[in-house]
Amino acid sequence: MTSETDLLTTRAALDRAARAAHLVVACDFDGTLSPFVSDPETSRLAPGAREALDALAALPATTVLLVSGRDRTTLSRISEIPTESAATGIHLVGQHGSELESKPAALTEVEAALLTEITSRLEAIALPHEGAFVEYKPSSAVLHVRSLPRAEDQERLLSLALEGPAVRDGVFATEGKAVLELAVREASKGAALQTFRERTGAESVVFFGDDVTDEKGFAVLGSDHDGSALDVGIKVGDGPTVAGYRVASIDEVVVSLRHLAAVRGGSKPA
Ligand SMILES: O=P(O)(O)OC[C@H]1O[C@H](O[C@H]2O[C@H](CO)[C@@H](O)[C@H](O)[C@H]2O)[C@H](O)[C@@H](O)[C@@H]1O
Repeated sequence: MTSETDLLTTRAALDRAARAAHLVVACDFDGTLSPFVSDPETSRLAPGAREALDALAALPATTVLLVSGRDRTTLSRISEIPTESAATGIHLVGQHGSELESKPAALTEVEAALLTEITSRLEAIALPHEGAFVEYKPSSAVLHVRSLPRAEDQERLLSLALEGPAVRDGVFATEGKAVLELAVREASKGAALQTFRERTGAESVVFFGDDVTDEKGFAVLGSDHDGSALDVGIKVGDGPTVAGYRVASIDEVVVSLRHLAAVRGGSKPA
């Protein structure tokens, strides 16, 4: 649990960021704007999240993005936000930062063969266990174990993958929440945030995230890390982080986004 002091400190940082000449507001999707569910296809934005994102995107000199581990097509389908940012002002960045507006280069033959190999090794791990399955993405495969009833079985399957296909040369492993993702291309949410910072000339980047993959995003924030003194990294929930600030839940993310929109828009925050 985060304390009331955490929330007040976070709000004060957001109030400072709200004064930036140009502001980038970036949010992770799963676990930050969307509650966890067993079937990743059924994930949706939390109540009020879309309205808060829209309110920010409607403000001048404010760039809004979702930076997700999902591929862009899937992210668009489940978030119900079009891939074309012109319609909404909300940019979708997929595959942990490697998929911006343009499609990434096609996989090389070597990468494609490696992806086929690690995918079938993950399938072999998942197959005997009801509830375990593999999610397929353009440059990665994800072993899901959330639906296994026993925590020790979840751990065992993840360990098998970590000690097996994950250590193959050319494979980039990312441990997530009840998942292990194996990719054939390295990605960084931090690089994506820096791209939008440079593209917009933003004086401040605000980034909300809950998972291990979001740490690369938090790492580029703040004046000590090639960012700006007005940057705000906000970790959602418990767990170690390099983010400077914390909120307790997805609901608090939505409240914080609404607060930021109200302050930046010049109206009194609710
Ligand atoms: O970067 P994110 O937007 O947070 O995406 C990270 C991974 O999220 C998804 O998995 C997580 O959410 C699922 C649906 O709630 C849940 O079943 C799973 O246990 C979570 O780890 C997604 O399926 C992955 O592809 C993303 O990389």
